[in-house]
Amino acid sequence: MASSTPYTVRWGIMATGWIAEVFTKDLLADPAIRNVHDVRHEVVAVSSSSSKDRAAEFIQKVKAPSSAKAYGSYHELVADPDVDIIYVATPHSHHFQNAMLALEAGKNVLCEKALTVTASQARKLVEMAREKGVFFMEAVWTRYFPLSIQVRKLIADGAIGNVYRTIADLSLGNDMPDGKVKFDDSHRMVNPALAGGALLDLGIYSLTWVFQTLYHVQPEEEKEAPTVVAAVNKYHTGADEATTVIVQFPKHRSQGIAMTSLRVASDVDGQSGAAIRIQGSAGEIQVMHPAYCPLQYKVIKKGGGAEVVDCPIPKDESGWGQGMFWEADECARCLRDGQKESKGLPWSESVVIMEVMEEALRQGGVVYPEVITNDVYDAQNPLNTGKR
Ligand SMILES: NC(=O)C1=CN([C@@H]2O[C@H](COP(=O)(O)OP(=O)(O)OC[C@H]3O[C@@H](n4cnc5c(N)ncnc54)[C@H](OP(=O)(O)O)[C@@H]3O)[C@@H](O)[C@H]2O)C=CC1
Ligand SMILES: O=C1OC[C@@H](O)[C@H](O)[C@H]1O
Repeated sequence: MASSTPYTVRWGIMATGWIAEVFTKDLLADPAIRNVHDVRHEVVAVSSSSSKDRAAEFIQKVKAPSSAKAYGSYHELVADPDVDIIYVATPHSHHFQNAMLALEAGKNVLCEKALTVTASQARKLVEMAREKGVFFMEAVWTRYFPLSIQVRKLIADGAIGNVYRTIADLSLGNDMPDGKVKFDDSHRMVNPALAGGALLDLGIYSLTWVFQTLYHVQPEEEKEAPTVVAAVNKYHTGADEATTVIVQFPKHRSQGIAMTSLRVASDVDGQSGAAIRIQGSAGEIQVMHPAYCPLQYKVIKKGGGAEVVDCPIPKDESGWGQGMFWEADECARCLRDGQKESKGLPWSESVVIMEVMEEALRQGGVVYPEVITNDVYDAQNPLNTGKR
């Protein structure tokens, strides 16, 4: 008989920026608001590479329990025996070194997207997770939205027949009249030193939809790595500002078109319709913008008939709730059940998506600095020590 006591996971938060705050507040939201009763989350430690004070301020700001420990280094966090799993919330440039630091210490890890800068780095993280026997997952929160799960099931159940093509766009319209985009050149969105660029930051969600619908749904033995053709416009910093990737899965005769741009918008007026079109032999599923946290989809049957389905994000009494809690629940269930990888985003799929992005950026001539592309782990690397 299932236990009525929820399984508790004790989280350690690595870094104190924007997404660390959003994710941690979601961790602290009552699971009952989303009708979850089998798992729960505690925030037991926060670390900042900037200072211990910054970590302490973060704990206060997110209203974590005052018992949560504040650390002024990532090293201290990974050494804390009270931490079950570490959420890595640094820029993508840092993910390889930071996730490796935690894995090497024997910690379970949820690492923000994009998982790494190169495919080789991703493979090495997977190898380390396997060697250490710990749980490891890329934090593509979209995959754990009830909407995504429903869409994957509709496809698997044949609701739109054979899926032959998916077109997905995530573009946030950051163009400025002076020819730049709205981010400073030093911002992680466009700064090559932080692995900036549209593809690794936003295009990964367009690819997520392509992969969820054309790859993930295939039986294991039929999954195939796609061929890749990319068009890339570079920003003056050297990062990509607009990238379109065409992937082809030859055995399945299916094609995916993943688009992203820092200049134009997927949904310029809030009424632009579908950002994602999943096209099958018997109909089409359309998913509305934004691709990272869509709230509505539409199933259109060939020959007539359409159903619109709303999937709102539950909020607590203060109005908080961003939908990141679902990926946290997935981590908790995997830990409880002894699973080292999530079925929603297996290691092999994160790696193949990294391979696609790496190839697209190679074709576009985007080159990131060696310090963030090398795949040699070093606990004392400045990306781990914060000595910038
Ligand atoms: N899932 C989602 O919806 C989202 C995911 N993300 C992903 O999360 C990651 C972080 O993004 P975001 O929170 O917006 O970034 P921020 O710049 O807001 O925060 C990053 C944090 O990383 C730490 N850090 C360590 N070294 C550096 C460095 N050299 N430069 C900047 N920060 C550094 C800092 O924390 P400290 O000083 O405390 O160590 C900093 O606050 C990215 O990989 C991004 O793709 C971002 C937004 C949304
Ligand atoms: O992951 C993300 O999703 C939301 C976007 O606003 C953000 O830039 C990106 O990092």
